[in-house]
Amino acid sequence: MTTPGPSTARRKPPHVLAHTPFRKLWTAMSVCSLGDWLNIIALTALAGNLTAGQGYTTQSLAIGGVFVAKMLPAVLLGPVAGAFADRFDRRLTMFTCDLLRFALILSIPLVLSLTSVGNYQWVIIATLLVECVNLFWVPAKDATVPNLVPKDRLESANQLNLLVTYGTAPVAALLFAVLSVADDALGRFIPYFSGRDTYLALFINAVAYLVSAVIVFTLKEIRRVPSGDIVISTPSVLRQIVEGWRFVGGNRAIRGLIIGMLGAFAAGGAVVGVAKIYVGALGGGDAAYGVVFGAVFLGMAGGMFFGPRLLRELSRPRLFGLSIIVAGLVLAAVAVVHNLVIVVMLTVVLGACAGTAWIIGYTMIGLDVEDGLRGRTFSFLQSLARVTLLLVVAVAPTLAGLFGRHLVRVRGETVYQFDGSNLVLLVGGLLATVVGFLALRQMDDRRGVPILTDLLAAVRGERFVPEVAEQPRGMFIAFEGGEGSGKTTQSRLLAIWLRDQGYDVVQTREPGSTKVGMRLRAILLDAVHQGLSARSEALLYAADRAEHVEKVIRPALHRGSMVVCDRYVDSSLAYQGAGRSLKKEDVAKVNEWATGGLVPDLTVLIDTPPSIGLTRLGGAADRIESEPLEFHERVRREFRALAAAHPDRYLVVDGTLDQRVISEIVHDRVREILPDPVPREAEDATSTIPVIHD
Ligand SMILES: Nc1ncnc2c1ncn2[C@@H]1O[C@H](COP(=O)(O)OP(=O)(O)OP(=O)(O)O)[C@@H](O)[C@H]1O
Ligand SMILES: Cc1cn([C@H]2C[C@H](O)[C@@H](COP(=O)(O)O)O2)c(=O)[nH]c1=O
Repeated sequence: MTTPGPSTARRKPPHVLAHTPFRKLWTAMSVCSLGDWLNIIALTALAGNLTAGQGYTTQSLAIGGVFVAKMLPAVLLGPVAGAFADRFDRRLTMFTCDLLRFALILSIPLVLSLTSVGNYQWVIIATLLVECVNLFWVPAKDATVPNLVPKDRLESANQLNLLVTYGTAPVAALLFAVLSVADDALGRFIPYFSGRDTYLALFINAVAYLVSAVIVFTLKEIRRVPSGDIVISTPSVLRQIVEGWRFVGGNRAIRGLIIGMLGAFAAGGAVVGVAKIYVGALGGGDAAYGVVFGAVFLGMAGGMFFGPRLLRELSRPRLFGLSIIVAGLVLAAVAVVHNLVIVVMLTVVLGACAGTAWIIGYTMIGLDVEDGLRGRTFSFLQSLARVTLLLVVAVAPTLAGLFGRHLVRVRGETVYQFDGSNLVLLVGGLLATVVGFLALRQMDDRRGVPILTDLLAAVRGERFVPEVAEQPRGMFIAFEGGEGSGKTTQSRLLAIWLRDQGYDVVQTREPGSTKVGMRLRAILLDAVHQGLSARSEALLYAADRAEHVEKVIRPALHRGSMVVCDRYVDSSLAYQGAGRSLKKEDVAKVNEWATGGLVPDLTVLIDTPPSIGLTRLGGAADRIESEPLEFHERVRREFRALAAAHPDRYLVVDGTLDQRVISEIVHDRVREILPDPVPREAEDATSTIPVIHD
């Protein structure tokens, strides 16, 4: 039989930015986003400058006021604006909003230079109005994106949107720092700018909105919502939180994730909230404020990108918890160090830890939470994050202001200064550390393995596996998944492919691949044994596995063979742990003992919804197949959670795809870990050689 070679003529779809209307909208979004960040930094700096002579407390409260004005409209009016975006002409909405934002921002420096009283009040009023306008612009833009890109490019479009939403923050911070210096220089030539720090930044902020207005005006492709569309009202932020907690709160692992992510978010928020007064106390001006602000976001971007790539061998929940703990400790260090350069460096580290925790948490939720609940979990998280941020940025400077400034004197000489911003950062740091420990305790998937041993092994690029007697030479690949997911089909196809490539392959399965195992399989799966206790069931599967590892798998690995196994330890964790509700740690311990700690080099999870997998099976249902759907749903969730915890050792494939597509995805991943793989191109050329497949 001949293996038809994989199609080499697969065309890559064009990049999402190749779609002109989307590229235009994305440019408008980038400019606006830059303007938004510039706006936050400039207005908080301006509030601080306007109240500079009125004491530490007043200055802190004034900065807190700007943050509150920026956050409050979103919390109170968000859902109303969302509904508006679905009813009205989106292009007109965005265009009008851009013009209004331009006029409002421009009004701030103009009003300030024309009048001398009520300046701060106008800053707050204009900020509130700009934020109200933003509430209409953002949903109109979000609703427009899916109309401008093909469906299969929507994910890339959303990633690009996310990139400019947060990626422009460090750019804006840097720009602000440069503009603050330019403002001073400009003042020497144009008297208007003299002593008017931050005005230049506000003018540029206003122009950014004007540029966006022009781009949006030319974007004729932005559609109105079709008149027959049903408008679904968005629930309020508080309602989303209350409802979200109902299903998220019951899941220990997700609870740990959410607590940790909010801790990381709050740590970053605390720095942003008090940065202006903190930097001021260290003798820094507006430029230094911009640098500290940018350092948080630069670190975050770095953490999101590099964090998950570092310490690849460390379990994801452990890396998540540790990142938050380190973020907390660094924040506490920022609180007590009085050196601007060191503070900036520590702030980058802080941002990196927060970014790492955030991206790992987000990925784990994406993989852990089942499809039907994922949207609600994300919106719950975002709502809670927004409220947390509002509270932190508003409360942090307020608390700092109330605590005031304290000097430690020895014999009349000031030796240390500890003021409100130091206190807030210290408390925030210690709280984040505690939150990190709590998250780690809730989520730890390697109980019993000392965290330091694990960490040191990961630093060396190894994975710490307890009780391994000798190092096997072959390669061990396990297939996991629910009933009818397609594991047997795929493990068979992989074994054939590996043999084609010249490897010695042992294809095996659990339970029932040894003499004793065959008897155990009969006991375990025969529907007659209905009353079997959950613990006996777990022990019988473990017994089958102990026999299998000792008699089949280890000897094959020592011969240098490729072992392809249909089900392994994860099946016990999912079926007996989650399905039968036994303690996962107990099932893990028994199996670690049974296998001597043998872990597959790669586990391929064929992820198929039970509602589909169960209908694929023919013949009478065995003892486990005949469990109710809810049992199989729990099993699926656990498989996905296990994979999410170690993305480097797992490949998760959608089991509803075509068999051939799945096997190509599996081949691509296996090729990465093979000691001496045949390159894909060479394989395409040789695949016409007749080979025997069974
Ligand atoms: N990707 C797929 N799409 C549609 N049908 C599939 C796919 N993969 C396998 N099947 C079919 O589904 C049935 C079950 O497949 P398979 O035996 O490989 O699943 P399994 O996960 O090993 O099931 P179980 O472990 O419950 O025995 C078979 O008839 C197979 O041909
Ligand atoms: C290894 C293992 C298996 N099971 C269950 C899962 C299935 O229902 C059967 C195995 O049969 P199949 O041919 O793979 O469908 O046993 C389990 O509950 N625990 C385990 O450890």
